[in-house]
Amino acid sequence: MAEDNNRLADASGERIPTVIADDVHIVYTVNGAGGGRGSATAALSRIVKRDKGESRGMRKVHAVRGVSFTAYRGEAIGLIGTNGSGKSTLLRAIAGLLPPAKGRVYTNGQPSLLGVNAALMNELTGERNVILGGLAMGMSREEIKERYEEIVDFSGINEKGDFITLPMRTYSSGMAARLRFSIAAAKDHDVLMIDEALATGDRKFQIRSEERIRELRKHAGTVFLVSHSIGSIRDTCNRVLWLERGELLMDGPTDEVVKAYQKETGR
Ligand SMILES: Nc1ncnc2c1ncn2[C@@H]1O[C@H](COP(=O)(O)OP(=O)(O)OP(=O)(O)O)[C@@H](O)[C@H]1O
Repeated sequence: MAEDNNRLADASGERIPTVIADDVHIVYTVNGAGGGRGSATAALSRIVKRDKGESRGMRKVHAVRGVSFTAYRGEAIGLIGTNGSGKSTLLRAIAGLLPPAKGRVYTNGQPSLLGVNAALMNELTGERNVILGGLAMGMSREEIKERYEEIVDFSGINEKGDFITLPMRTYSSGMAARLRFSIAAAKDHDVLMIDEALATGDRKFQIRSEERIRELRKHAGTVFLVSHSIGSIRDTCNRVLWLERGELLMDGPTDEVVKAYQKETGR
């Protein structure tokens, strides 16, 4: 199925890989997890474990299990799956934020992760954040100056008044998410990863964002989108990876995978 799908990747016919995931496993180590019961045997076994170098209450969560795929330039890839299936974890691994316990992630170009929690400075105004965000993405001051109006217009922050000159902490969560998306979308990315960002804006903003994702694809980047909104996935992605319990259940053209997912989950 992956082979069929790869044909869709690039209109020019040249398929350039941007991300290769090779048998990726991600394991979280959770400190302070509840141990066993309070019986003497459980306590003894905990002491024995500690002697082996494992501390009390430490547990491992195997969040991504042996995921392999190759992403190409010009693709927009949706990640779907039920809650806790490993979508955000996989995205963070592609971004290089989580080291695989086993396997490798190879990326061609700089991956940028745009999550609803992407860091902007709450005490600073929206205006300052546009500048700092642009600089953090490697844009020059000139480029930022040129794109400034466009970023603010895209975000729609100023539609109801002069909010861009107020501190970010005064924004609603939807407004803040829109500004984050607008800043990130101002640059053409090699690999752009979006985690649920579209779900926070209103419908009008979602449509604008989806349009921008299609444009980013045209500029030869690869976009990954994690979303529970099948509508957004359908409108933006040409390929979908379906994860369940950390495993890649299906990888293929959007229609095919979404159909199977809906059949399975009844959504
Ligand atoms: N920081 C963390 N520490 C420990 N376990 C974690 C951590 N983050 C996620 N997990 C676990 O990893 C598994 C996958 O979580 P992940 O957030 O990747 O799923 P998801 O598919 O993005 O879920 P959702 O759709 O609910 O956002 C879950 O079992 C979760 O409990």
